[in-house]
Amino acid sequence: MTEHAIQTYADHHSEPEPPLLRQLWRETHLQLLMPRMATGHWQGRLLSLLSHLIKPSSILEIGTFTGYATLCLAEGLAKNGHIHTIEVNPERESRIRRYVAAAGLSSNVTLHVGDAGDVLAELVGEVWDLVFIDADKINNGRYFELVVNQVRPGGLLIVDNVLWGGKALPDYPLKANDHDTRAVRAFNDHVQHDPRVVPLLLPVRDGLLLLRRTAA
Ligand SMILES: C[S@@+](CC[C@H](N)C(=O)[O-])C[C@H]1O[C@@H](n2cnc3c(N)ncnc32)[C@H](O)[C@@H]1O
Repeated sequence: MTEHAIQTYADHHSEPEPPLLRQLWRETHLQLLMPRMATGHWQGRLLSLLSHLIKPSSILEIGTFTGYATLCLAEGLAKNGHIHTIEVNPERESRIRRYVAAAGLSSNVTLHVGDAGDVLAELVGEVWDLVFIDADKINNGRYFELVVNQVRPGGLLIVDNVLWGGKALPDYPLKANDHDTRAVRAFNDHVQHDPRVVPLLLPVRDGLLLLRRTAA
């Protein structure tokens, strides 16, 4: 059985994709370059489930793209809960705001248009229940360091694309200038030994790393 067939079976035996997300997925594929960056049906349902379990009051997302994961994560928000999401590309702003409004979430979502490093410096007073790191992979370690001490004990950090198309595996032959893959590998290795988090790497889609925040 192929990986594709298994994923299709899993899609068909999971909660159906909500209509607004299906519309966003279709629009993303029709109108944007690299539509595969969007989270998509199955992983979106996983993010929704995790959010429902945590019932977060405060969520941080680094890397919004079209807002697909933003809407999925928002499904589990506590009453009056809030998401801060950061996107560096201003061309994405109007679409994100349109879909956040269509989901009835305008008062629950703050979209920051800017570089994540700059925006995170403005959010140092926040305490996060749930963090989703999904921007420029070369900065996974930097973003982790910037936010990990603001995640409450028992909170969850999720990092996407940690398998990086299989290139994260040590046997994969790397080109000399492949700095992204080196950064992904270094980050994945680092968190194995960081006492502030307990890691679980889910080998689904492009790899989703769950990091439970300890009290350390
Ligand atoms: C993989 S996509 C995010 C997908 C989205 N989280 C989802 O699951 O649907 C990565 C996004 O991060 C944005 N990005 C890249 N570098 C960034 C930076 N330094 N600061 C903020 N956003 C950045 C990109 O423009 C892109 O839209």
